[in-house]
Amino acid sequence: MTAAGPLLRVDRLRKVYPSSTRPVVAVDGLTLDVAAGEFVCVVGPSGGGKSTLLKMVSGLLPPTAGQVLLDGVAVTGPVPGLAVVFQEYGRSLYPWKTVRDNVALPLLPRRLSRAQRHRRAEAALTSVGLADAARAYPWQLSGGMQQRVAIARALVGEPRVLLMDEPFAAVDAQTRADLEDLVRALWQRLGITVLFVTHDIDESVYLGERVLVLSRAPATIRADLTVDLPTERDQPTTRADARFAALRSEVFRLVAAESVPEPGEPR
Ligand SMILES: Nc1ncnc2c1ncn2[C@@H]1O[C@H](COP(=O)(O)OP(=O)(O)OP(=O)(O)O)[C@@H](O)[C@H]1O
Repeated sequence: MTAAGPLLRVDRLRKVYPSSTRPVVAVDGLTLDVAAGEFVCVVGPSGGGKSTLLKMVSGLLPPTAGQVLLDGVAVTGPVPGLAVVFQEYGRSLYPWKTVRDNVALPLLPRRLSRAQRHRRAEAALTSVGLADAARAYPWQLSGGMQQRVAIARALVGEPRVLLMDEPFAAVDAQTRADLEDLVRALWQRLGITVLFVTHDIDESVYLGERVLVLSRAPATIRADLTVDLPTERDQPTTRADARFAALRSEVFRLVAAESVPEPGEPR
């Protein structure tokens, strides 16, 4: 991180989707800072602009106005410092490539030998608990394991920031709990910065050190809460903590307030 500013700065970001009828303003003047090493969750009402925000932060979607700065440098397209994990893990992995080759893909543009790429991919797979699956094909793995592969692929290039867009929305409850604990463990072990979008309020409080609540569309920051729970968390203990319950109620109230349309407004 530069001494002058945060690792990630989102500066008055705005996105307008053109439309033949009425343009959709999905994000409007959204500003936020994320310091190096933070774990920040973003929650908000459905259709509120969470995915749009994350796509712009990743450099995949050009904003209509405003900018994203990584370590003070404008992000104008995908960069190695920002890695993304999406919900659709099935579609994001190539079925004809082995797990190891899928994970090694982001390394292809780098000046590395095949053996070096394989070594790094295997190390990334080990970090997500999949050392034994390197030679398998994605379709041979369960949904949860495929999402671990997607996480390994995001980590293989040693990004500064890991961006996650509802990454566990499509897996069963137990797998989801395991993946949540994996991401917390990776965050602690690697000292990486995480920006995690979810529609699940409990998940945002369980995972985050900070929870940002978005307004209804067009998205702006409605609230910025510090999650003052112990760093060491585990599913049964943390979720039974009175402070966890208080925080989830607070986030729930904030999101619910944003989900109710104004009188006369279409639902
Ligand atoms: N490619 C697009 N073209 C036009 N409108 C879009 C496009 N993508 C998103 N939108 C609109 O922008 C608004 C915000 O959508 P977005 O997917 O970012 O919200 P979200 O909070 O991620 O939603 P959800 O919780 O349902 O995943 C919505 O009104 C949506 O219909």
